Amino acid sequence: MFYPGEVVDDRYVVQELLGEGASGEVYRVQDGETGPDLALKIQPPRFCEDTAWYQESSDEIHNEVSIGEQLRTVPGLVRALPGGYHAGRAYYVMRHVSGRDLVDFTEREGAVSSVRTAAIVAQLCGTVGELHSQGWVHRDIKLENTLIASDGQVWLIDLGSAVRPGSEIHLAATPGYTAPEVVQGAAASVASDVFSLGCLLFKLAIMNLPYLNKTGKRLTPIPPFPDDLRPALEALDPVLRAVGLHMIAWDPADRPQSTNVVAGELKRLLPGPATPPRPGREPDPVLRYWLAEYRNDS
Ligand SMILES: Nc1ncnc2c1ncn2[C@@H]1O[C@H](COP(=O)(O)OP(=O)(O)OP(=O)(O)O)[C@@H](O)[C@H]1O
Repeated sequence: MFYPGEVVDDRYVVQELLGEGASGEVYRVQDGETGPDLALKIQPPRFCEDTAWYQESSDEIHNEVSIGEQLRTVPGLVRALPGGYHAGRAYYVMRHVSGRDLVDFTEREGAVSSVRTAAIVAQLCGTVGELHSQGWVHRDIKLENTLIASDGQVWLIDLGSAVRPGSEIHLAATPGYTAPEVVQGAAASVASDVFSLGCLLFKLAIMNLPYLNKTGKRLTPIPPFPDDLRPALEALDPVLRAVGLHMIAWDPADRPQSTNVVAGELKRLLPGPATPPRPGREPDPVLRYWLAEYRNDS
């Protein structure tokens, strides 16, 4: 672990640890003495790992840079930029999102209102939809991989699991967010990303995943949400509830065919250009950001 003030690869001055995950440590760094803040992701230090595992983890870092290079034009996507090695550990740098991830967001604020949830998921739909139209699936959409900047923009991170739809790679996947067909061995697809996004929607709005991590290896469908979560589900705005349930349909053929369809439904819940501002009430940053974008779109 690096301490503030340490310099990575003779260039990046460490400011703070932002997070740690399975594939590495993420720091806020400054590029040189006066450069901008960036986030730097570096593979874990080597202890007794075998050489093959360590090489794989380094390859993952390089793979993310290569995918990031191909996805330069996707709005709302934090992509890896070329880095290098520090003491034998591979690293890359990326835009630093000044804000918080959705885990932190929900831990501090609790369940998110239906309108705010719709604004967050609608922004994600734009990013994920563009990723899909450029021929990729993300495969690891979850609260931990979503950041909200202080200006209300929502950013998707971590392209480490991204693949071309239909690729025969069946690993990765976070329990509870992974579509049942993928757990059972099918290739990831647009529909499996839509499923994960639906799980994220419910995790935001009722603080629980619909199938509570129980999709693994089940061949027959199970109903979402145990009885004790029904009241929370019923309390949601009906539009949000209906879209969410559509997204997490067990059979991929029953889900919305694209994130555009999802965004179109969610817009019904969101303020539009004609919505009068509520006197004396400053909209929260996510809604404000949404409104600014929506106005630009129309
Ligand atoms: N660009 C960034 N700006 C600000 N914070 C970031 C950024 N990238 C990552 N973080 C923070 O670091 C945490 C870990 O990042 P990331 O998900 O990339 O690690 P990981 O090792 O791939 O995790 P896992 O593989 O376990 O999902 C994130 O949840 C987030 O809080």
